[in-house]
Amino acid sequence: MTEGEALQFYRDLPKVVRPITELHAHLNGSISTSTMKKLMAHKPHLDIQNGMTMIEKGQKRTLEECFQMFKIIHQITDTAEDILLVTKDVIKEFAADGVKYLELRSTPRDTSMGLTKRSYVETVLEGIKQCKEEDLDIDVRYLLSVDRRGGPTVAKETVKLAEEFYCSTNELVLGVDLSGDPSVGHGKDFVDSLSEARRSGLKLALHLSEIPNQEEETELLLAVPPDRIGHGTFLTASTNIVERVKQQNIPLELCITSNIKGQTVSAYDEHHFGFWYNLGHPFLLCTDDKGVFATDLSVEYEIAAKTFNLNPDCIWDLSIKGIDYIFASEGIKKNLKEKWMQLKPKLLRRAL
Ligand SMILES: CC(C)=CCNc1ncnc2c1ncn2[C@@H]1O[C@H](COP(=O)(O)O)[C@@H](O)[C@H]1O
Ligand SMILES: [Zn+2]
Repeated sequence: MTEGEALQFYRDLPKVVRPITELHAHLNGSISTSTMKKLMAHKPHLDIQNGMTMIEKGQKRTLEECFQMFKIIHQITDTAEDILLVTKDVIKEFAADGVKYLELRSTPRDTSMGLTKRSYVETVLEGIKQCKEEDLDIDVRYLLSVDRRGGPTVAKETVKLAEEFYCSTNELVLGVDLSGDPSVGHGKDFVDSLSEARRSGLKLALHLSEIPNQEEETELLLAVPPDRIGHGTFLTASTNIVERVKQQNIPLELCITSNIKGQTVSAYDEHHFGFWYNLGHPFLLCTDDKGVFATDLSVEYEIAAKTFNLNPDCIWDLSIKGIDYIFASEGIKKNLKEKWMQLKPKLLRRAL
């Protein structure tokens, strides 16, 4: 293959070997430019431009600047109509990218426009329900996010809501996510609430070691323990922690573009994807915030394929293994695997 042909091959790869599961997507970080335009049409007084809610190709920001963007986005999505629109659009966009199973996460919020944490959750669930009624070929679940900024009291409240909806929604609400600015607060404040969530049967997806020097916090949270780890960018700084993650066999959610644009990883080939891939440890590729970071899940697969020289079979394996790490039941996993296996000959033939 010439270099030009190889480039074309990788460029075509995600279109033929498509991702199937997206398990790390923050709702308000996943808003596309076109949805943002619809929202802004109703809020001209906010005077917010594109660059304030999205990081274009080739650009980077500090972590602090990124978290500032979420504050701006939250001003734009403060009514039930906004949250309904955003939920439906984000689901449709993931479906168009080939995703068949999506775990969306979002922080229940009280707003000055009348949303309460409870009605926020109900609105996200309504968006999921409406998409189902439209017969989109995608199964969507909801994880309630605990924002570190809210501290232990809000965390407790969020876990209570999650428990309630876990019981009443027939597995639409499946778990709890710990996220928010990693430099704010300490993980110890959330251990009680997260342990309580786990006792109730909720699954846990925790952002861990997203920034350096959080070994103490990471050890505490690994003891809860999480069912999946978000990012884990600096886990590799401690051999003890790596051993523990390996021993506990906890899958990692890796978000390459997010880490590059947020500058916690300096180059694609330095991404910790390489470390965990070589170990054969379970992980899957995710977008984190496809709106803010201007990416798609198929783009993330393409970046991984190019950077780490993965052939279509490797990409296929990565994609199908992701099904093992979903929070829904074994029956759902089995159905997804069957669906994916049926597509395999067709997709791989087109890739080669
Ligand atoms: C800044 C940066 C590089 C972000 C990538 N990594 C992240 N780390 C931790 N929390 C996050 C990240 N991306 C989004 N979030 C959380 O998701 C929220 C937005 O989605 P939502 O309102 O929960 O629907 C943010 O306010 C934040 O609490
Ligand atoms: Zn995240």
